[in-house]
Amino acid sequence: MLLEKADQIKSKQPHEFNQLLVELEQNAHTFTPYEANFFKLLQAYQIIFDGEPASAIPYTMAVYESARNNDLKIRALTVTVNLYGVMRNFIEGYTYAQQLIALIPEVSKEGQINAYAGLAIFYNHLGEYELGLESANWLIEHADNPHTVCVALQNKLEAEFYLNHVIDPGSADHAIRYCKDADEHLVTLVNLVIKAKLYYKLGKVTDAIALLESNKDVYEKAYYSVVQADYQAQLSNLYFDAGLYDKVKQHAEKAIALSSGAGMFQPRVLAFEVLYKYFERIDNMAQAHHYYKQYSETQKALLDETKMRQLAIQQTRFEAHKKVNQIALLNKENSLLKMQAELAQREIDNSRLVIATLVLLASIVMVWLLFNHKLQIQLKTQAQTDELTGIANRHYFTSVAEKALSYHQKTGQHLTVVVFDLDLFKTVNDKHGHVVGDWALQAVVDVVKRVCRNQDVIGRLGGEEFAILLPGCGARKAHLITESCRSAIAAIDTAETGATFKVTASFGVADTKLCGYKFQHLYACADKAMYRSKDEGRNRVYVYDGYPPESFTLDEKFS
Ligand SMILES: Nc1nc2c(ncn2[C@@H]2O[C@H](COP(=O)(O)OP(=O)(O)OP(=O)(O)O)[C@@H](O)[C@H]2O)c(=O)[nH]1
Repeated sequence: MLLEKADQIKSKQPHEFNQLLVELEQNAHTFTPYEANFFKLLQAYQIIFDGEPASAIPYTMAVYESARNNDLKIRALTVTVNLYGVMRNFIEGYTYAQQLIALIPEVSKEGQINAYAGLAIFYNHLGEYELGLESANWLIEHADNPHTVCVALQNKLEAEFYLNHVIDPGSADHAIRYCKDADEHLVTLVNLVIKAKLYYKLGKVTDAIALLESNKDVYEKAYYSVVQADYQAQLSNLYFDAGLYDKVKQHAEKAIALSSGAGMFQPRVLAFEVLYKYFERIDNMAQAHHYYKQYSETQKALLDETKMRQLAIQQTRFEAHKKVNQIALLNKENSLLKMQAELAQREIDNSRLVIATLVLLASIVMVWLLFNHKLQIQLKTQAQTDELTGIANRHYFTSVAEKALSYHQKTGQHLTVVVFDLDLFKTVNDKHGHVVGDWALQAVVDVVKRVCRNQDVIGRLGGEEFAILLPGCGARKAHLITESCRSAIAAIDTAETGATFKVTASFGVADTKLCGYKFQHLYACADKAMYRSKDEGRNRVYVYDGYPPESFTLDEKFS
């Protein structure tokens, strides 16, 4: 196929290549999209060989953007990167180099080899010789097609030359021979120029001149102005150093003519420098001044370009550094997130602990409150009840009685108070002891409780004296209840104490109808009636029936 053939011979047989392109152009209307892109890429090469790298870029970019075939795409991108390198537009070149690197995993081995060849060339143009050397070594290991191996060897030599890894001009021989054998004239010329520079470094100017002059055929076939300009500039400089001034001017002028394209400052600077020194030497000061001016302007442009290159290198390193930093930052963020998650978990744990503690505290408080409540009730009960018999003590009985009296007064109901006192109780104590006496007190309360109604309140007023509050109860009904109490007490069987004795009590009953709703008065009436019972022979009930109490002597007791 013509396209492939043109591709193969493009750098080795420039004339045939140009002819093939003319032929291809005539058939362009029959091309498939792939073939059209392939053809466009070959046109780009043709433009490059004509020394117009900038004009080739729209072609390579069009192929890169429209080609569906990744191998073709990466070739177009590789050429684009190298074009920017040649034009010293390193920042653009760097941007596309990144895209190129990203595309490498998606292309065939052939495509990868193309990409690494492009990168080796670009890195060397950029001045990143370590990276250039790395790419070249990768290529030497993986590539087997002579063109690529030749490119790899040349870039390895160039990188090593600028890295000062080689000083011996013989180091270039392998690359020169290999590329010559592969008919790669252009690349061979680059290697030859490097070898000449190595001779020059060693002061072997004659050897350098001999080398370049003896390879004029290679120069002629190279057909690439960038390299040819370098060849001519080197030669003019060598002739000047060798004192062969008649040769200087022609080579320098050739170099200047060949390096008129964008960005080819290096051979121009050298050529102008040689020319101004040459005219100075032959005392043509006007020409010397003219070329010195050119030299300094080109030198300044070269410096600017170097600055740009440095900037691109810095950017390259900065981007790489940024990536590393971004990864580090991500890692940091990750560990920060991890820490935050751990902290959040700890906070949850702490919250749980706090909640658990609070629940525990609340439980303790609840238990304490309950306990306290029970205690309060217990204390209250203790304060209200008589320890021996469990009934209301005098104080509590009085307060309950007062409240009941107030209520009954409001509702117009009657209420009766019964007071009773055990008869001759001292004798029981004296005869049977206090324990038996206590038993008797409890037994009395038990039987009275059994007789009384639920709503009645029994209280121990002190010693062996008791009282009963009978709400809603008039004197008559109260009398009946009291009588039942009396007979129940009198019926107490004391056998279980081991002693036999009689327990009786004397009762006094008084109701509100006759004595009013003031407790002191009511109590005094009942007390009078009780004393009457005592006076009349004990073990009996007297209802207060109107005899006025002489005095409420117990007032103070209940106030
Ligand atoms: N066992 C016992 N005896 C008590 C208690 N409180 C008072 N007494 C006794 O009750 C007795 C009351 O005696 P007195 O006031 O002389 O009256 P009495 O012997 O019952 O005679 P009259 O009231 O006149 O029938 C005293 O011996 C007190 O010690 C008590 O809680 N337990």
